Order: sequence, then structure tokens, then C-alpha cells
Amino acid sequence: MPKPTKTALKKGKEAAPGKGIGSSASNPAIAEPPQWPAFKGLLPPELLQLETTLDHQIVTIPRFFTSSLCNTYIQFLSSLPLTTTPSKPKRGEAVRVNDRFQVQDPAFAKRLWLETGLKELLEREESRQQLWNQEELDASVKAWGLNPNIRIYRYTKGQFFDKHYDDSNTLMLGSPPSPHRTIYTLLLYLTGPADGVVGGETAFYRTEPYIPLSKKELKDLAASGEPHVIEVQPEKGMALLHRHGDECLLHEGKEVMAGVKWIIRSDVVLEC
Ligand SMILES: O=C(O)CCC(=O)C(=O)O
Ligand SMILES: [Fe+2]
Repeated sequence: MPKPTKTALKKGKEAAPGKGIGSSASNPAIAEPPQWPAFKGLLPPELLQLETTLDHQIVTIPRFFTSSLCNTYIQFLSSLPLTTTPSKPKRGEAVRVNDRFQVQDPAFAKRLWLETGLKELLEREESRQQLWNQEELDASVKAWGLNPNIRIYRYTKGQFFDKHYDDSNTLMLGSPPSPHRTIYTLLLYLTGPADGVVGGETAFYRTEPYIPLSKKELKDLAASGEPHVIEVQPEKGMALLHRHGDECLLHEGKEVMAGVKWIIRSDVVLEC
């Protein structure tokens, strides 16, 4: 198979849920929520911890899923009808070359929020300081749950997700339904170097004005002549949260050079 080429489109947006590739009414992949495996053998929530990569922007949760739970999920996800995204995106959308499955599944989003300890972890005072800026802390911002729009990505050798920003979406959630907005992208990596994955880093470009660089950082940046890149290596079972919407950093899923990178994607949601 020819290797997909990266095109000139550099600052696309991800396809909007319900409008994107793999989400048309004719696509059987979105019809029925699947029978997701149980979350067996998770670490107790008190052993989970947020690690900050960039204050109020990028945090990770190592060992969010255990290795054996990742393997159970990979086996299960492999049986789903994933569709390969065409390499020609709609205007303004990022070039994304991967295999994908998308489903609206409020019940699974709720389980992923409650049964994994994620809610508990994000509500901890220490985590709140890592996630929310002073203005948000003053306003007592609190995560409400996860976006029911669950996306599964599989990247094999040569596949990637080109540079883009993730939009925030306003969703009617809860009962009775009320407006909520997405604020953090959730990426849960099911594979990593332990599975032979080479490449596939999620890379963030810190050149935007809403993350002011310190004087030293600016000096280093000028000296290096390179944009300031933060690369997160996918790690089996690790979750990553990054701020999206107006404050989203330009980012990409770099090309996978070997192995198979699997991701479960959702978003953290706030009440409006
Ligand atoms: O696969 C990755 O590392 C990035 C995925 C991503 O940017 C997205 O889902 O919007
Ligand atoms: Fe993204």
C-alpha cells in the first residue's frame, strides 16, 4: 500500500461529531452501542494520579487502564467495524489517516466516568489545581462527565492525524437535558512501546499567544529556531487530557512507524 502523504493542510479542525468521516447515517459503525467489556482489574482510584505536562493544558493519568484491561479492549475493538478514513478531508478538516469507529453511547461514557475512578480523580483538590486556572477555580468549575460521542482510533504503520485544533461542542446532556460544553479532549492509549509501537506521539505546538512563554523559554525558542514542541509518547493504559476549544494547542498524532496505536477518545464536559 502506498504510504499516505502529508498534504499542505496544516491547521485543520477535527471533523465535527455527526458530520465527520465515519458518522454518516449510512455508516453501520454508529448504529448500535457495542457490548463493551467490563472494567476488570482496575487500580483503586486512590492510586491514580494526574501528572502535569503543561499547567491547565495537558495532563496524563498513567495506568488508568491496566495492561490486561488494555489487551481485553484491543481484542474487543478489533471485532468492531472500523472504517479507514479517506485521505482527502473536507475543506478545513485535518488530514486524518486512521481506522475509526464512532458511537453515541451515554451509558458507556457514564461507566468510563464513574467506574474507572476518573470522576473521583478529577474532583480531588490536587487535580483541580492542575486542571483549572485561577478564574475557573474562583468560579468553582467542576467536570460533569464525559461526552457520549465515543471514538475509537486504530493507527497502523504510516497512519497519522495531521495538525489541527479540537473544537469545543455544546451538547444537551443529563436528565432533563441541559446545555453542557466539552473542555478537555480525553485520549486513552491502549498500546505503547511495550506493544512495539514506534512513533505515533501526540505532539503539541506551544506557539500560540494564549500560552505566554516565559522570557527564558522565548530565548530558548529563538535560539533553537524550532517551534516549541511537547511530544507525548503513547503509553499502554495511560490517559491524556488536553484543553480544547478556544485554548486548544495546535496538535497532531504523529505517523506510526511500527506497531499499532489504539486510542479510545472522548471529552470531559462541563455544565454551561
Ligand atoms: O492520535 C492522537 O495522538 C491525537 C488524536 C487527536 O488529536 C484527536 O482525536 O483529536
Ligand atoms: Fe485532536
